[in-house]
Amino acid sequence: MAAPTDFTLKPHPTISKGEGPLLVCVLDGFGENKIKDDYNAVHVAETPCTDALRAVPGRFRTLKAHGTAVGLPSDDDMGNSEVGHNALGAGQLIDQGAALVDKALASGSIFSGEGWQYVSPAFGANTLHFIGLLSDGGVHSRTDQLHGCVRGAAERGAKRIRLHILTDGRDVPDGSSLKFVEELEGVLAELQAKGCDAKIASGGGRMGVTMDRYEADWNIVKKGWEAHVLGEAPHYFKDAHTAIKTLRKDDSEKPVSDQWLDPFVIVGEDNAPVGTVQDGDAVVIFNFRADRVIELSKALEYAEFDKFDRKRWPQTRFVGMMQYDGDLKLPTNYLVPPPAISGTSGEFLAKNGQRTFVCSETQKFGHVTFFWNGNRSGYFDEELETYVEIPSDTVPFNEAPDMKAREICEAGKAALRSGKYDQVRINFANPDMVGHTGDLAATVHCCALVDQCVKELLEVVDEVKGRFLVTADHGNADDMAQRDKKTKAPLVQEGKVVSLTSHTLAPVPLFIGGAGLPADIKLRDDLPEAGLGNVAATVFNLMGFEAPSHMQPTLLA
Ligand SMILES: O=C(O)[C@H](O)COP(=O)(O)O
Ligand SMILES: [Mn+2]
Ligand SMILES: [Mn+2]
Repeated sequence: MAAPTDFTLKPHPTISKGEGPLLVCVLDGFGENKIKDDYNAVHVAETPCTDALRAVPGRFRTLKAHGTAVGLPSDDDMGNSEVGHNALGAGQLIDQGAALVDKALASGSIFSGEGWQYVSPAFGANTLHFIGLLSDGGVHSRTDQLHGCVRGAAERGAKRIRLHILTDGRDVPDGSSLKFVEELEGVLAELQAKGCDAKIASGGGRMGVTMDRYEADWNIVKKGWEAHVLGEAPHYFKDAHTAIKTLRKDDSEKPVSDQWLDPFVIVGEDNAPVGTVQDGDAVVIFNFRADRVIELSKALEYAEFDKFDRKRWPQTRFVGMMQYDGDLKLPTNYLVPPPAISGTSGEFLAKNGQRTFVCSETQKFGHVTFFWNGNRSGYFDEELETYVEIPSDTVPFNEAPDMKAREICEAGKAALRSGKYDQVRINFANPDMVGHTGDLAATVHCCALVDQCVKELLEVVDEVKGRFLVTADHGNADDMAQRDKKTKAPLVQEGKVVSLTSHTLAPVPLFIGGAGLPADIKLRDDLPEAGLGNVAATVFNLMGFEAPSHMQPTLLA
């Protein structure tokens, strides 16, 4: 889409601006799943508030939040926070990172672009490193894309390739990391047979190694740096298969999840690391999604860097699969140009003098700011926007499933009452972050808490004669069990239901209302296929404006 040039918002012909503000509330990972059994934590939890909202005629519906409806390559792709918040904030269908990389690989353009030209001088005498999440989850990366890049590099003259792999178990079933390692080893064997020296060099579980986000804990990145770049880790193995088998402790009482494997380094017969990063090497981060690789990108690229002691900062030819931050222009070099997202709702609001309050905790802070604003960091207009980040805990979230929901709720209530804002936008992280742990009881607990927080917020919305729009970005807590593909019955192994840690394909709820919303305003019933991209136009209408014409249609009748 061409960037809009006219940012003037027209008043809506029939819906006037309310007396109070509009609350926009995202319940992260709170899907509306058809399967309503004991493993649907949203269903099991005591949720009197959202239950009551579901029963209001004309003010509840579901929205598509996965697959092509949110710009992902296929309808088998579950939604995720990045694409969800992009769509919610931009009101447009955006071809997302995964789809862009697929296209660049299919056409071969990835191998002729500037990013590739930047890394290829290292192919002859130096090493080409790939660092990223090894799974087919399709949220941050995909193994087929990695295989395509590795094969493409070998065909184009890379003599020595090293892989630094983060194990998943979060966007894919726990325990699947071994399968992805085996597949990768297969590809590497193929290359070795053709004379390319290709090996796995280091790794670790994504939640403790390398893939921190929003600067929640730089120590995670430090551990990754030490393993991938310096070749230092608490564990050394001769091969990745043994590393994962050993670190998972599958036979023990409490096996370790793929998400939390310790960092490890692969060593050769001489016990020296097989693939530290050296001056002159090329480094490719193969994740297409930004949030969890921005910190590593800074460590690789920035001369001035004080987040941890790098000990050694090799001068590399470093590229990202994408440019992860368009404002920071980070990294400078990348393989696939990112989606162009302009004319987002945040920009329109700021350019029309609307005051916004945005709040979440660290784990989702960038979701309601950076992703919401079309992968743009910072403010559109600092005078008009207030962004509040509440620091997240750094423990596994099932151990403290309340997370910062209470604090976010209080901040939201205060902002609604303050009279200082036209839109109050918040995100509750719990159903998603606790859902990813696979801990059913903790997830049920936090769904009830979030429902209670929504109840309190809506009471304040009524008190200030405001309006609300409550929705979610994708499913997660709504299914905590892996299931038989045909019967949908939970899978049982060794007498226990196998937990599901990933997002789901479920649609999400959309609730509107508030004492300030005229009784005749209802949701339309002629857009059964509507998705997250339809929310922004709805938000403009609820704030008394006509939606910009480049946005997906409003959901109001
Ligand atoms: O990064 C993560 O935590 C998961 O891969 C995806 O979760 P999110 O899309 O909800 O952030
Ligand atoms: Mn999310
Ligand atoms: Mn998630």
